[in-house]
Amino acid sequence: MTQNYRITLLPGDGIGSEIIAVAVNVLKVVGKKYNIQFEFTEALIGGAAIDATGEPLPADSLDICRNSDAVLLAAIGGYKWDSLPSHLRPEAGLLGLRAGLGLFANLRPAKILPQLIDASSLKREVVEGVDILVVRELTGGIYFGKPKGIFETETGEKRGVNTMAYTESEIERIGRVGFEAARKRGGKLCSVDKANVLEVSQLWRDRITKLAQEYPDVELSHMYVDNAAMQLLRAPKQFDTIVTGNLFGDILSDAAAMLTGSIGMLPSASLGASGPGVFEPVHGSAPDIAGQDKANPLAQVLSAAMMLRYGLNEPTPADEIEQGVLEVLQKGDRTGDIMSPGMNLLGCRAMGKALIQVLEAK
Ligand SMILES: NC(=O)c1ccc[n+]([C@@H]2O[C@H](COP(=O)([O-])OP(=O)(O)OC[C@H]3O[C@@H](n4cnc5c(N)ncnc54)[C@H](O)[C@@H]3O)[C@@H](O)[C@H]2O)c1
Ligand SMILES: CC(C)[C@H](C(=O)O)[C@@H](O)C(=O)O
Ligand SMILES: [Mg+2]
Repeated sequence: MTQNYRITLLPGDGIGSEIIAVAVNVLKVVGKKYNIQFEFTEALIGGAAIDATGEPLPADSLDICRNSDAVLLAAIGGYKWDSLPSHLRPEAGLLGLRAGLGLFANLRPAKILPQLIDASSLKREVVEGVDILVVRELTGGIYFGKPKGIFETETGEKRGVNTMAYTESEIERIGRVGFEAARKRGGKLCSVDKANVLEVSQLWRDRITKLAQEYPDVELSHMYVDNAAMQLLRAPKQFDTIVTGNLFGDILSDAAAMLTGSIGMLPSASLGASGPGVFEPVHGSAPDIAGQDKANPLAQVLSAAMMLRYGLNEPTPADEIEQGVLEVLQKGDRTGDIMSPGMNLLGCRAMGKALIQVLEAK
């Protein structure tokens, strides 16, 4: 019997259309093999949506996403829209999508692939075996807290304001995602906060500590975010699963990317309590290399694998895609961001073709 899935594609801006084209081809190839039919619908978000409609997330796009089984997003943003006020920028479209679909949990795995150890910024002995999952809260914290805005003070000076706020229930629901993930992985959860300074972090730490009573099999530790950034680079293997707030998770996941060689390799899954998830690379629209066929499409391809695994409950084709990525790297194929001496330098399209060849041969 053929399985049918409705997938919304959000190419967005910059390298978005280049990398999403590769992921779509990969999905079609594994779909054929496993009797899965994907019905793809493209919608606008980010700068592309601003140019076409004046809004970073047209209501139409959100509706199309809501009515699909999963959403595959590339990236949004670019220099062209940088001077717009924050609520009209491409990034506001992305935040609107996350909030609109209730995607409070963002899973960002950072795993070193043996083939890419030489592409890492750190020494072999430091990164070999690194396998970290950052569980980032995605619909709260300083990204969404109120008041927010640029206000005028009594003296006529401007004052920019954002508010970092979490309720106990928001902390508890992301905490549970962290504990459950740690339980299935290496059994260790590190909660990252800034409880030495911030009240919101004191509440965070308190709530996570209480929740730990329900997970006696998970070893919980706490770390301040500044130390966590340093420890990630000094001794990353001490980490298994990290749970943290929106802003800290954003920053730590980019840092974790460099352990694994390149941000062009890291996928993510954004999930809510129900409804479609959004699957997107950790990286952005890379305007500096857009339109040059230089982007690494593998973070997008691995996001499509996460979509199969977490969004559609299709772990077998997800495994096959991940295995295909390992094999193509094993053959020595590299885009510029993960290039090392003696390897074959490929553009985005050629990397896609090489991967398809590997998958078709399976
Ligand atoms: N999820 C998203 O849509 C998302 C995430 C991060 C940043 N952004 C947006 O993207 C724009 C650019 O932001 P930035 O430059 O800070 O971050 P970025 O991640 O787009 O780029 C940072 C650096 O990494 C490189 N890079 C990123 N992805 C790559 C890939 N797949 N292959 C090869 N190299 C890659 C870029 O060329 C650049 O040098 C901004 O507008 C930002 O807001 C969007
Ligand atoms: C573009 C921006 C809004 C976004 C974030 O900060 O969440 C990005 O950096 C990410 O990591 O997905
Ligand atoms: Mg980020």
